[in-house]
Amino acid sequence: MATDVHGPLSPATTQAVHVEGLTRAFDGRAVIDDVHLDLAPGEFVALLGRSGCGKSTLLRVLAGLDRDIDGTVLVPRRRAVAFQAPRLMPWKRVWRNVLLGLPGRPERTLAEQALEEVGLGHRVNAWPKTLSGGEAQRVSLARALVREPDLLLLDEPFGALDALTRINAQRLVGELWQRRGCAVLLVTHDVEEAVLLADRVLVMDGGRIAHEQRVELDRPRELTDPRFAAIRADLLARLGVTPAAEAA
Ligand SMILES: Nc1ncnc2c1ncn2[C@@H]1O[C@H](COP(=O)(O)OP(=O)(O)OP(=O)(O)O)[C@@H](O)[C@H]1O
Repeated sequence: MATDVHGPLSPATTQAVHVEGLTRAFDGRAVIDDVHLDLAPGEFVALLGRSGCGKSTLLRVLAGLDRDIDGTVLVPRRRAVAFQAPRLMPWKRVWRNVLLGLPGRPERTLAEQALEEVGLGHRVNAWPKTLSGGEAQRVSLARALVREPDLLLLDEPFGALDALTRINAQRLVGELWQRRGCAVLLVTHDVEEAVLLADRVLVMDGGRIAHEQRVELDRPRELTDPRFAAIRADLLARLGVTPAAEAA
């Protein structure tokens, strides 16, 4: 499935993402430092780490937005990104925003279907300024889905949402992922979100993947499950968050 976006051609791979010896430096400082990473098709991986550890840089490289790298990066041609800010064009109606950047002259029905899928079938003709924060973020998701990605890259997509809207958006992403079966890489600061959604949680530190945790709990996952709490506590400890600091 994976095709080469940069670096030398490699043999065909069955992975959705294959990264080997990836290094990205800014001003002589390696922000991503010899990272190796594979995602299986349909796998949901969450990427945690302190601010500045290189998460967004890694995501941008996988998206093909940053190609100034050393190493090999293989990703599917069909990939889509959603960022923390929905990045909608205010002068285009919602459905046109969903189709933005697609090649050719895509049918409006494509946008309608994607908007339906994220629960916004009734806002197809709306202007972006009339959307709530949660709705705008769902439009951004629809814009990703309309590309029928094999790999969905999400950079803190719920970071700016209030708690309740965030829970709904998390649930939606979980459902979309199960329905679509695409691989997902989710960058997040939220340990609970990572454990709730992912098959595997990676902790980045200093540009490297410092820890990997498989989450083998049935879905939907319960925050009250002691196994959930144990994984969460372990990840928080690895991030250097003590219970007292968390409560503060
Ligand atoms: N274009 C750039 N030029 C110079 N330095 C950069 C550039 N982009 C990122 N960096 C630096 O690379 C490091 C990693 O940044 P990155 O945005 O990947 O971190 P992050 O883990 O996503 O952080 P956060 O959680 O705060 O979003 C930071 O020190 C940042 O200042």
